[in-house]
Amino acid sequence: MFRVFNCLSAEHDWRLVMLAGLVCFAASIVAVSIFHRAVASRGWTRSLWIAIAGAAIGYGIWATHFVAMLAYEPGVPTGYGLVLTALSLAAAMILTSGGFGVAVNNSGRWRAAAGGGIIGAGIASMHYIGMWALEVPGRVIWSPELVFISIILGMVLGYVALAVALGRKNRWGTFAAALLLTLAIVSHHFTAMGAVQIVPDPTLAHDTLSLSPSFLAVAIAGVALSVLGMSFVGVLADRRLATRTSRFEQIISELSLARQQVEDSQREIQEQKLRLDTAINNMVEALCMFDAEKRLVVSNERYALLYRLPPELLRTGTPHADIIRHRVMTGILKSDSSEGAAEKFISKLAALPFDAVSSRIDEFADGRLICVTRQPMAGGGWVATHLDVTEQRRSEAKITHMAQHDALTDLPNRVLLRERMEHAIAVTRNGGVDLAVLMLDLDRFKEVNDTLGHPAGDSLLRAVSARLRECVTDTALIARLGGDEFAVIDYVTNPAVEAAALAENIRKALCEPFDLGDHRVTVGTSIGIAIAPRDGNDSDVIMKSADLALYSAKSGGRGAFRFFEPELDELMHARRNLERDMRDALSERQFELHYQPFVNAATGETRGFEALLRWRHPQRGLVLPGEFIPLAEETGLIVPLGEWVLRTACAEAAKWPQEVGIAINLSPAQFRSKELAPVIVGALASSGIAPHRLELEVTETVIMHDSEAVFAVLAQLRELGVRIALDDFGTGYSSLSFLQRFPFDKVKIDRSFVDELSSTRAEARHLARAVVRFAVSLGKTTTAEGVETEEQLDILREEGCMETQGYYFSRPMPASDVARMLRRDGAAIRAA
Ligand SMILES: Nc1nc2c(ncn2[C@@H]2O[C@H](COP(=O)(O)O[C@H]3[C@@H](O)[C@H](n4cnc5c(=O)[nH]c(N)nc54)O[C@@H]3COP(=O)(O)O)[C@@H](O)[C@H]2O)c(=O)[nH]1
Repeated sequence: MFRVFNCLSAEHDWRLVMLAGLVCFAASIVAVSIFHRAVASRGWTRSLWIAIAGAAIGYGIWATHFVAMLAYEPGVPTGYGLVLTALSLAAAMILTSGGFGVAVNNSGRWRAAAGGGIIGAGIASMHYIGMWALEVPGRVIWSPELVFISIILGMVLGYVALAVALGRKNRWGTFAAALLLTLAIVSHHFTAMGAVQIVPDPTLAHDTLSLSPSFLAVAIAGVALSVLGMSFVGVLADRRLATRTSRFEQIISELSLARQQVEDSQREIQEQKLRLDTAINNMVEALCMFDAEKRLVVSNERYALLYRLPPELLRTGTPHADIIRHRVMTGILKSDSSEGAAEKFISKLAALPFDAVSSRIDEFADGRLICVTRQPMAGGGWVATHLDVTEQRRSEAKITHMAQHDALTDLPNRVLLRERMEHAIAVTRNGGVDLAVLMLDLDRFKEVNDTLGHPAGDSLLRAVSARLRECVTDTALIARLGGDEFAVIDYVTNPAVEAAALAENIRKALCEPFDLGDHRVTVGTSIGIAIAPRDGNDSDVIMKSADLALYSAKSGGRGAFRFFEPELDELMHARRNLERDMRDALSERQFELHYQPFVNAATGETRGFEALLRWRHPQRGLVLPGEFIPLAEETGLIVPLGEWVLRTACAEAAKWPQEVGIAINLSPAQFRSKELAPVIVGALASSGIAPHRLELEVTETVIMHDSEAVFAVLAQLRELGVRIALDDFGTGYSSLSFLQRFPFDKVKIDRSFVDELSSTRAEARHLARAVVRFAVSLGKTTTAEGVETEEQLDILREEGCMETQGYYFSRPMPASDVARMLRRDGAAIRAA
């Protein structure tokens, strides 16, 4: 560094050094400004600016070098070779252009370093080729270290200058970059000059073609400054032009942007319109929009199709009235298609409120139902949708019908009955008319269903519905409440007469046989009648009253009708209490069995005992079966109760002598239970009594319910050895046919005939005797029930009756009394 300093201070003229620096700075300012232009330009303009920037700085370096060389006073005369001097200028221009080009065209982070390196190389090339051109009478000695440092200085500072020029393109950036570039050139030059030592040698004189340094320096400086000045002016002009151009370009670009935006929004509007058209044309509803002047604004294809509108009526601005006229007069609507009708319709629509949503149903001539909904629009006018609701309405009507009617008979169901009844009861409140409510259920419907199957049951219910329809007037309503329950309601002015007549008509109609395909069945009906408002003035109360009357009719023997009476309510109450108590009675062991003996008519020997159920009620005392057995049968409690009777009676009989039998009554409900046979077998097995000691008493009623099934069970039990007795013989009309169909072991002549044997009426006496005689003639064991007198016993013996039973011998007694009696009579029994 000392060498460099020494060279500068001792071997250079400071004034010329300053001039060199000035030239260099001017060149740097011009070059950096042009470089910035190059950065802002594109294409060939950029290349041109790069070349000019390179030329400016190349020329600046070259001029600086030679002005600085003028300041150099090596102590010997100097000159420059023409060719090498020119070559140094070319090298400087080309390499610096290259450096600028690399920095501008590259986008990598190393572009400033690469560009700066090349510029440094350009500075060094110019300097050392220029020094090569130096002609002195002496030898030039170089210091390699300083040469190296000079090159590095040029490159590093060149890089920094370029980095600043790229990073800051404003005035201060230009200034700083130019200063750094100047520093790169100047520091390189003077360091490189420090590396030179000229040892005078007069033998090394040069020819006269060399350029004189003073001429060269002045010429260079002058030309350099003027060229650089012109370049600088050019740059400034260009910058201003560029500013204007860029503003113009900006305006153009804003305009084209605006144009683009307009085009985009037009395209968007087009697409929106297309989407809207697609949407409204694909709506399920027909749609139309009218303005405040009632002129068509928009409509969709479905609207045109629905009303078969020609294209001229679909134009925007078509009056609403014209479209309505077309709709009416083409006969699309189910109405008069005259002009007058059209005008009437137009006036009707005009009267619709325009400030609220309105909806109506238009009926088309082809039966379609169109729901038209009008929605007012802000600013007047309306949007209307027209929706085909035919299917929807049909489905709704169907659903409503199904909800209110019975599917099998298509008669109104309980829901509709209740609705109509409420209305009818409201009518009766005005006076002058009453409402008769008839509740009926079919007798023996269950038998038909069970024996012939459900399809037959369904046919029967349909046939019953048809007959009921024939029995009533137009004002009546028939409903099916479920199962075999029906109701009929009708207005009456004289309930006692009209309601009774209606009930009688129905009763008679339903007593007639029904033909169900291959089968002919006879059912019958029981009817309960209540009158509104007398027996209740709301539907629930009146139905309950009719129901109680029906219950009373059924308890009274079926096949009849009964009017509601207030006492029925109390009866029902008592019945409900009885039912509740009976459910507890079995678990609380309140039931007990009494036994009534049946004896050999000839010898008086006890052949066995009939088990008769008793209920020892905690409050009511001993209750007889006639009071609770029908209810137990109705509620199904007879099944567990009957099972208890079977087990208890068999267990009791097991304590008696082997010869003594046990007779047990069976109910129809027990036969409906599949458990009857297993229960009997179980009772026999657990008690250990022989099957032939057990006698099962069945009545006609038991068999009639389902004769085939009952006979099948009885046959099964008879095969086990159990004896089967036909109870209450003579009371039913079908006993004879049953006797033919099943080999009963015993026939029990009903008490009523025995009673008549001692009657004062000869006819009754004869009939009773005839029945007894007939029973005996069947060749089976005959037992006469209800023998109360010796006279009766004598007649029965006379007629050949084998067994007798009745108060004459003994009343039914508790098991403990049976044991005592058997002990007392044991000898007699054994002896017989
Ligand atoms: N399914 C079942 N039914 C049963 C059972 N226990 C009884 N019953 C049925 O109840 C009916 C009434 O029975 P009850 O009140 O016990 O009357 C019986 C006798 O007390 C009565 N009887 C007997 N002798 C006379 C008499 O000389 N005079 C007179 N007035 N009554 C008399 O008859 C009834 C027995 O009749 P029957 O059954 O026809 O032999 C009764 O009909 C039973 O069916 C049971 O456990 N299960």
